[in-house]
Amino acid sequence: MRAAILTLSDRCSTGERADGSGPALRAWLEERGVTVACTDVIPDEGALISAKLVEWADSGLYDLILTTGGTGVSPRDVTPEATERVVERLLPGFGEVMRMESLKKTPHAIISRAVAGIRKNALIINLPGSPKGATENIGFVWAAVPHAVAKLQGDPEECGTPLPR
Ligand SMILES: Nc1nc2c(c(=O)[nH]1)N[C@H]1C(S)=C(S)[C@@H](COP(=O)(O)OP(=O)(O)OC[C@H]3O[C@@H](n4cnc5c(N)ncnc54)[C@H](O)[C@@H]3O)O[C@H]1N2
Ligand SMILES: O=P(O)(O)OP(=O)(O)O
Repeated sequence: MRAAILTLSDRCSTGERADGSGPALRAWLEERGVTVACTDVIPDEGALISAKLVEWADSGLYDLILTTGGTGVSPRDVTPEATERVVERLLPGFGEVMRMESLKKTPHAIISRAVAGIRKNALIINLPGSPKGATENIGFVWAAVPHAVAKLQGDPEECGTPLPR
């Protein structure tokens, strides 16, 4: 699996704050054997975010695109809207599970509006901005990611487990 990581943060994009979340996600993925082929840090600007997601998804180079940051309710948090504009199909289960599991960690989890979806052959998943929030959330949905990536790339295998006789 080849992944790309997009950090959305005004402060990190200007260098005012070091990006902790992109590198934390890279380490998390690499520990699981995923190649992180590309990373970028851009400000919380909807048009820039959508354009980058389109560029990466349409390149065919990445199976998985993770975003971190901008999922909450601050005035400049626009990652979910920018993602919804460019995905062809939404995967609501990812956001549902991330919020449900994250609530066990912090009541603030309900604030994240993260979405996930598919564009071309890429699975795009929004994650919260903090390194802790980002890595916790990818952990909550990871069990489904390799199967989702295989299916969206046309894996013809039947995935129903036969019932025991
Ligand atoms: N499982 C968890 N889920 C959530 C957590 C959590 O800790 N565990 N945090 C919750 C909180 S709090 C919020 S608010 C929401 C939404 O988060 P956002 O996506 O809007 O995050 P931001 O406002 O962009 O960032 C929050 C905070 O994190 C620090 N930060 C942000 N970006 C970076 C970065 N690239 N490197 C280092 N630190 C970063 C900074 O202090 C920001 O103020 O999510 C909940 N879900
Ligand atoms: O990283 P920013 O500057 O976009 O702000 P924050 O993550 O604190 O919302």
